[in-house]
Amino acid sequence: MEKSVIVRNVSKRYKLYGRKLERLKDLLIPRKSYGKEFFALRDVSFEAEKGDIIGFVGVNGSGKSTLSNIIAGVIPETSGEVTVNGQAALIAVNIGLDRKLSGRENIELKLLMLGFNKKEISELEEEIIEFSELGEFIDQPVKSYSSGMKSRLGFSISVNVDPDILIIDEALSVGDKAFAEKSLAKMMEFKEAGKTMFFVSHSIGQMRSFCEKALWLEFGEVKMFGQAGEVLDEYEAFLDNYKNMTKKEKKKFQKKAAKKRSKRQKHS
Ligand SMILES: Nc1ncnc2c1ncn2[C@@H]1O[C@H](COP(=O)(O)OP(=O)(O)OP(=O)(O)O)[C@@H](O)[C@H]1O
Repeated sequence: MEKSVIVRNVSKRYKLYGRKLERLKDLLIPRKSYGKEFFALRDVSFEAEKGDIIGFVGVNGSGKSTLSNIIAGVIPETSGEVTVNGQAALIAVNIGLDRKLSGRENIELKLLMLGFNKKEISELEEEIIEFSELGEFIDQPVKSYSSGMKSRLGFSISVNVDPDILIIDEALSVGDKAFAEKSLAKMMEFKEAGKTMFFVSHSIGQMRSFCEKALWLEFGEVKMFGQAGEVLDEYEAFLDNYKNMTKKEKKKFQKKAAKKRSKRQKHS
C-alpha cells in the first residue's frame, strides 16, 4: 500500500513561564534557562495509507489539534519527521481565514495561494459560495461571522479545492445539522475517491460511522492505534472508568499526566 502520511517520532514542545519576569529572564540571561518545558506531543509515530480514514481521539488537551496542525503544515514539529505525500487541507474553525477580509476575498486569496489561475478562480469561487450557503454574508468581513459560519466557509473552500489529504478538526461540531449532513456526504465522496482523511471529533458515534482506523492520544503520546472499532471500544471503556473515578483517583491521574508532559529547567 502507498503511504500518504508518515509521522515519525514527532514531539512538540512549548515553554511555559510562571511569571512575565521568567520569560524576560529566559530571553536575556544567556546560559541559564527559565520556565518549564511542556510536551503537547511526545514521540508520536504512525503511518497512514492512501485512502485511510483515521479518527484522532483523546480527552481535552491530549494533543489532537496539535497533531492535525503539524500534519497540515500550519505549525512545525519541535523534533521528529513528518512526510506528507500530496496536498493537505485543514478545516478548523479558527485557522486559515483572514478575519479582516470578506468571505469572498478569503476564497480568492486561498485559491491564488494554491496557484489557480483567474478563470479557474472565478469558476471555483461560485461553487464554493454555493456550497457554503452564506448568501450575502459572503461579502461581509469574516470577523462578523459566527463560528458555524466560519466553519462553513472553511469547509467549503477546503473540499472544493480537491486536496489529496483532508484534515477535519472539530469543524462539524459547530455547524447545524443540515450542513453537517451535507458535509458528511461530501466526505463520503472523498472516501470513494480514495483520499486520505483525518477526523477529530468528540462524537464517538460520528467517529464509528465514518472512520476505519483510530489513533488514541493520551498526555500527548500514542496510547493505541489500529482498527477504529477496537480503539474506540477501549477508549470508551477508559472514559467510563474515568467518570467513575473518585476525586482522589482523578487527582492522581492528572498528576501523572502533568509529570509525564513537563520537564523543569535546571537553573545552572
Ligand atoms: N501555543 C501553545 N503554547 C503552550 N501550550 C500549548 C499551545 N498550544 C497547545 N498547547 C497545549 O498543548 C496541549 C495539547 O493541546 P491540543 O489543542 O492539541 O489538544 P486537543 O486534544 O486538541 O484538545 P481539545 O479536545 O480540547 O481540542 C494542551 O495542554 C494545550 O494547552
